[in-house]
Amino acid sequence: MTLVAGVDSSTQSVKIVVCDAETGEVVRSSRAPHPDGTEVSAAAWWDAYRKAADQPGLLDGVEAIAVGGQQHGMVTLDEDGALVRDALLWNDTRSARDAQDLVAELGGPQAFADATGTVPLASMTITKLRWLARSEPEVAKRVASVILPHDYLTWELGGRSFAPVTDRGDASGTCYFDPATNTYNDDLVRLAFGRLIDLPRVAAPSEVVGHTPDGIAIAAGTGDNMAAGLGLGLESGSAVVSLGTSGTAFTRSTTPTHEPTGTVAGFADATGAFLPLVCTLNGARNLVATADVLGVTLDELARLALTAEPGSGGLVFLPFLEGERTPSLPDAKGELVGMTLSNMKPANLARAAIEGVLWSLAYGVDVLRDQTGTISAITLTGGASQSEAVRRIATSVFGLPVVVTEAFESVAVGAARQAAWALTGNLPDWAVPVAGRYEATDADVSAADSLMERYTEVLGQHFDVPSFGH
Ligand SMILES: Nc1ncnc2c1ncn2[C@@H]1O[C@H](COP(=O)(O)OP(=O)(O)O)[C@@H](O)[C@H]1O
Ligand SMILES: O=C(CO)[C@@H](O)[C@H](O)COP(=O)(O)O
Repeated sequence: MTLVAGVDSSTQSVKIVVCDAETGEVVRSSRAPHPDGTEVSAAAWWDAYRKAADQPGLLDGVEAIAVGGQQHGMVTLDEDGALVRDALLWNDTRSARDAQDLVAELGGPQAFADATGTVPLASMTITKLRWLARSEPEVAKRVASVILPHDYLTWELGGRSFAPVTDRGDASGTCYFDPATNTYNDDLVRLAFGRLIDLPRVAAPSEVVGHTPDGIAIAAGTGDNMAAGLGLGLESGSAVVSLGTSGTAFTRSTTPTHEPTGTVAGFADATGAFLPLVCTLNGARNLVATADVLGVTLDELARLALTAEPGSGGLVFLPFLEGERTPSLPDAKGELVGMTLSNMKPANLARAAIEGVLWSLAYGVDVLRDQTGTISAITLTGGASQSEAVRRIATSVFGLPVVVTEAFESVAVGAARQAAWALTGNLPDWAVPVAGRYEATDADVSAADSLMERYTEVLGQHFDVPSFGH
C-alpha cells in the first residue's frame, strides 16, 4: 500500500493523518495542541508538529506529505531566515484600522476586490504588514521576507533545504496576490510595508517542492479551508460549513469573485479554481463558553439545545465574544437579547448559542449563492460538527440539507490528497463516504427565514452594519 500523510496545522492544534494513497482511507493519526493566543511563535507550530509526528511508526512507509495551515498568519523572517517576531494570527484584530486605511488608500473596497478578489479586514496578512510597519518600525526594518503558517512548516519539513514556497490558495489570503492571474501585486506590498520584501514562490497545485531529510516528497500544501475543500471533494452547487475556532462557509467556483462588501473573500482553491469564502471569528469556542456558563459538558449542551424550539423562545445570541470579522465589528462584544422570565432557560440559551454562531454563516451562504449560483446542500466539518445538535439545528438555520462525512479531519485528509496528487501526478478520486444526512423539512425552511429576519433586526438595533443582513 502506498502511504501519504496530511497535516492540519490549525489554530488550536496540529493533526496528522496517514492515508492509503489509492483510496484515501485513514490508517493512522496523531495530534498535539498549539499554544493559546492570537500572537504565537511559528516555532511553536513546528514543535507541536514534531511532537505529533514523534508517535512510534506514525510516518513509517509514508512517501509524500503536505501541510494545510491556518490562513493569513504573518510569519516574518530576517535575512538569515530567523523568525523576527511572533506571528499575528488570522483572528488578531489589532490591524483593523490598518485595513480601513489600506482600503481608502487604494481607492475603496471595489478597487481592492478587483485587485485581489477580497476586501481586506484585520485578518488578512496585508493589514498585519501595515500594522508592523506603523507600530514597530524598528522590528519591521529587520524583516526580509514574510511567509504564511503552512509555508513555514513546509520549509521546516524540508530541513530548510529549499527557499520557502506557498501555493495560490494560501497566497490568495494575503491580499497582495491576485488569484485571477496567480501573481503577486508588488505595489500592494509597497503600499502596506513601504518597501518590497521577499515573498515565497507560488508552487503549482500538484508540485513536489522538495523532500524531507528522510526522503519523503513534500507537496506545496495550502490554506486549511482549501485543504478541507480537497478533503471533502467540494463541488460547485454545495457549500462547506466549518465550525472550528473560526466559522467558515465556502463553495467552489470556476470563476473568480470580487464581492465589494467584504462579506465574501475571493480566495483561490488548491486545484486551480476558486474558493469564495465567508469567515467569522466566533466558531466552536462560543459553544464551549456557553457550556461553561451552564456548567455542562459539550454533549449535555447538545442534549439541552435539542429540547428547545427553533428560535430559542425569542433569545438571540450575537456571538461576538472575540470581536467579529463577518459582520465587520472588530471591537464588538457578544450580546444576549430578548430575555424574559419564560424564555430564560438553559435549553434556550444552549440552542441560541448554536443558532447565533450559525446565523452569520447562513447569511454568508446567501451571499455566496448571489455570487456563484445555486447552493443546495451544506457539508458540515470542523470540531463542532461532532455535535448532534449543531448538525440538526443547522438544517433550521440554513434551511438546507446537512451532510457529515466519515473522514472527520477534512483538512488533514485534503492535505494528504494533495500529497498523493504530487506523488503520482494524478489527483486521486478518493471516495467521501457520508456518515449522516439531515434533511431540511418545510418547517426548517420557514424557521430559517424567521431566524434570519429576527437576527437581522436585532443586529441592526445593536450595531451599525448597514451592508450586512437582509
Ligand atoms: N461536540 C462538540 N461540540 C462543540 N464543540 C466541539 C465539540 N467537539 C469539539 N469541539 C470544539 O471544536 C474546536 C476544535 O475544532 P477544530 O476544527 O479542530 O479547530 P481548529 O481547526 O480551529 O484548531 C474546539 O474549540 C473544541 O472545543
Ligand atoms: O481566517 C480564516 C479563513 O479566512 C480561518 O478559517 C483560518 O484559516 C483558521 O481556521 P481554523 O483554525 O478555525 O480552522
